[in-house]
Parts: sequence; structure tokens; C-alpha cells
Amino acid sequence: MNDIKLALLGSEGTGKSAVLVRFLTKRFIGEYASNANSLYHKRLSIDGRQLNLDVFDPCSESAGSRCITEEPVDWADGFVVVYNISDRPSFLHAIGILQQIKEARVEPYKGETEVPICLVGNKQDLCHARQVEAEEGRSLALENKCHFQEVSASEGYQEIANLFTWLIRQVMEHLKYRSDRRRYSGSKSMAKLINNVFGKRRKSV
Ligand SMILES: Nc1nc2c(ncn2[C@@H]2O[C@H](COP(=O)(O)OP(=O)(O)OP(=O)(O)O)[C@@H](O)[C@H]2O)c(=O)[nH]1
Repeated sequence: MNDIKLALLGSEGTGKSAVLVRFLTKRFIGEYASNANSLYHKRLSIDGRQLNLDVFDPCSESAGSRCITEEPVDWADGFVVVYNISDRPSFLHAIGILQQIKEARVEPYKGETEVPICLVGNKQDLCHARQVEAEEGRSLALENKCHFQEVSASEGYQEIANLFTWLIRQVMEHLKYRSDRRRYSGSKSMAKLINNVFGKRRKSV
């Protein structure tokens, strides 16, 4: 059984809880209590594999921009960074969040961010009040090597389901790659150790 940990990050009121609850229950719930951090659990099956999914939905009210520098960034295997397409400041905040994830989780030596990220422009139904063009979201995602999707938690389920499925698949790949690499470098150092011990002995015989 795989354990997958995701975190939703973004400005207050961008619809993080709405997006997550839409994915988990297929329903849109208009208002949520937003004065506490929430951790959601769900068992899923993707590509025939059973998963335990934990999703952290931090409370923007209490955390503000600080939340990014605290636990979620170190804890999560993947991120959903949400902004509201009808609220430019939330997009600017998303830029800052991506930057902070990059700084915290960049792979040493490779210079690549080590976690899969999905950038989400929510409230697409409010496009008459749009303040952020889809193209801006797309190029920000490109710059940060992350997936991009505009959605409406209030109107649609499928796009939200697709983006979580994409993210979970990426996380599974990534975790597998990391554990393979650890195993490989572990066996390489074991081979080195054996070589050192027995190699030296052979020389002295
Ligand atoms: N029109 C529209 N409203 C939405 C959408 N998604 C969420 N909302 C509304 O936006 C408001 C904030 O939604 P939340 O899901 O509580 O946002 P949040 O980012 O979790 O908020 P905090 O927990 O305060 O950070 C609520 O009034 C929702 O009903 C959407 O896709 N379209």
C-alpha cells in the first residue's frame, strides 16, 4: 500500500477546500469553517494500486503566508497551489509560494524541484471578472515545471479529478524513482565497501 501526502496551498478564499472537497466527494460545498488546519484521509485505487491519500488543507487565517515556510513544505510529496482567476493578488501570492517550494525542495546538484506540483486557477466560472489570463497561469507553470489547470470547483468535477489523478501518478513515479536511486546508491556503496575490504585482503595475500 502506497502512502501519498499532498498539501494545498494558496491565498485565503481561493477555494482550496472547495477544490479538495469536490475531488473527495464529487460535491461542491459553498462554505467551510476556515479557522482550523484540516487533514483529509482517503483510500483510493489508481492504475490498480491501492493508496492511502493524506491531504493537508492549511487554514490561511491562522497561517497566512507563514504556512509555506512551516510543515507542509517538508511534509508533502506533492502540492496543489491554488489561486483565484478573478483575484490578481492571489496569483502573485501563488508566484511566491512556487518560489518558496523551489527554494525548500530543490534537488541538490540537479537544480530541479524534487516534488510534483499542480498550479490551479480556480473560479473559472467567474471569467467575466477575470484578472488573470489563462496564458499567465500557463507560462508561470512552464517556468516552474509544473502542471497547470483552470477549474471551477463550483461547476465541475472531472477536471479536478483529472488533476489530482495526474498529481498522484507523478508522486508515485517520483517516490519510486527516489527509492530506486536510494537502493542503487546503497548497493553501490555496499559494493565499494566489500571491494575495499576484500580487495585489500587479496592484495596482501
Ligand atoms: N464562484 C466560485 N466560488 C467558489 C469556487 N470555489 C470556491 N468558491 C467560494 O469561495 C469561497 C472560499 O472557498 P474556500 O474553499 O473556503 O476557500 P479556501 O481557499 O479554502 O479558504 P481558506 O480556508 O480561508 O484559506 C467560498 O465562499 C466558496 O463558496 C468556484 O469555483 N467558483
